[in-house]
Amino acid sequence: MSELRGKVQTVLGLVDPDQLGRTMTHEHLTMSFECCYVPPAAGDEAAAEDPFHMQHMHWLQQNPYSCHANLQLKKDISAVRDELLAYRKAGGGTIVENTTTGIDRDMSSLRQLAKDTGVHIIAGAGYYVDITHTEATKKMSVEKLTDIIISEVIHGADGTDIRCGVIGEIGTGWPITDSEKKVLQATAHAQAQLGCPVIIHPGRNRAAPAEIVRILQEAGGDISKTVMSHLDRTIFDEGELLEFANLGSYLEYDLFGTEMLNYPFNLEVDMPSDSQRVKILAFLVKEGYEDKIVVAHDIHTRNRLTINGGHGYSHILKNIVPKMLTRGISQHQVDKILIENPKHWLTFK
Ligand SMILES: CC(=O)NCCS(=O)(=O)O
Repeated sequence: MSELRGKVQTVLGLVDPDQLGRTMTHEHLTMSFECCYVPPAAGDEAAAEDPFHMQHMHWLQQNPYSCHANLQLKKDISAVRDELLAYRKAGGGTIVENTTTGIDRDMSSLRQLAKDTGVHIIAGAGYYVDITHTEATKKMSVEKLTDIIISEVIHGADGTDIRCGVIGEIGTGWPITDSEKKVLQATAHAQAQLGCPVIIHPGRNRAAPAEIVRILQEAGGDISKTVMSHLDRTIFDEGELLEFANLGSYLEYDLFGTEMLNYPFNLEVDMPSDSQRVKILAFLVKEGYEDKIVVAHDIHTRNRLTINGGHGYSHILKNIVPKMLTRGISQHQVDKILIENPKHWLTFK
């Protein structure tokens, strides 16, 4: 698409890639995560009913998905606006907003937030995981899904004229369902036509990222312009990580700020701490992947906003970057991770 080539598409229109600055490649500003509610353990009902109090803060941090109110990030839009102003003050320039169909994407609010704060916001096209696909979506052909995704980028999404600048996060579980596979194939077809960036939410299994790359590649996708999200909770073995890295996608560590003992979506997973995440990044840099790393917080619940006692969208800039610099990652490499890599990924080919 010649009009898009060499540009980045934000909710306010096309911008030059050099304007983006420091970029979080995987956040949410307004969404609902009700699809992934996990009932609280017996005895925890009181905390779940009345979560935003000091005495329940630790419970909420450990059980963010067991409280209906906490899953409604869209209720805190005014706090998110304040957080974006703070993000700019902390040196942030751009946020990729990964909310897709199925988890309450709100294009008009994204445009308003961008206008109010000056932060570049890039919206996501496509579909979240199978449990959020409607019966109508499940019945669609790959061609129909491709047309819809392309239209969200070229004309605008959800009945607005506000255009998406990335496809994703495209949701997949494990095993990948038929409907998710069709969406992945449509994503690849749309990417082949548009030359656009793609971002994927893999299932919680170490085999998932490579299987997704295989499906995208077979359907003509461009893996060098694709981000694999959530590697923090997906691949743990260093050898397996290097094997995956070798396939050529961007490697995203995007759960910075999330530290929990029991990860309810897969109890076999030990969610890493932020220190462990920094250690993995240093390992990938040492192995030569500094041009492939991107980072974010993936804020998708209310407890992670500063107004509710959380770390907010500036945590990486304020706390993680200084730690990276003490763990063998140079300022030049930090700039690649925060500025150069997102810029190259987000620029239409
Ligand atoms: C919104 C979203 O998909 N978040 C991912 C949470 S997970 O626990 O890493 O799967």
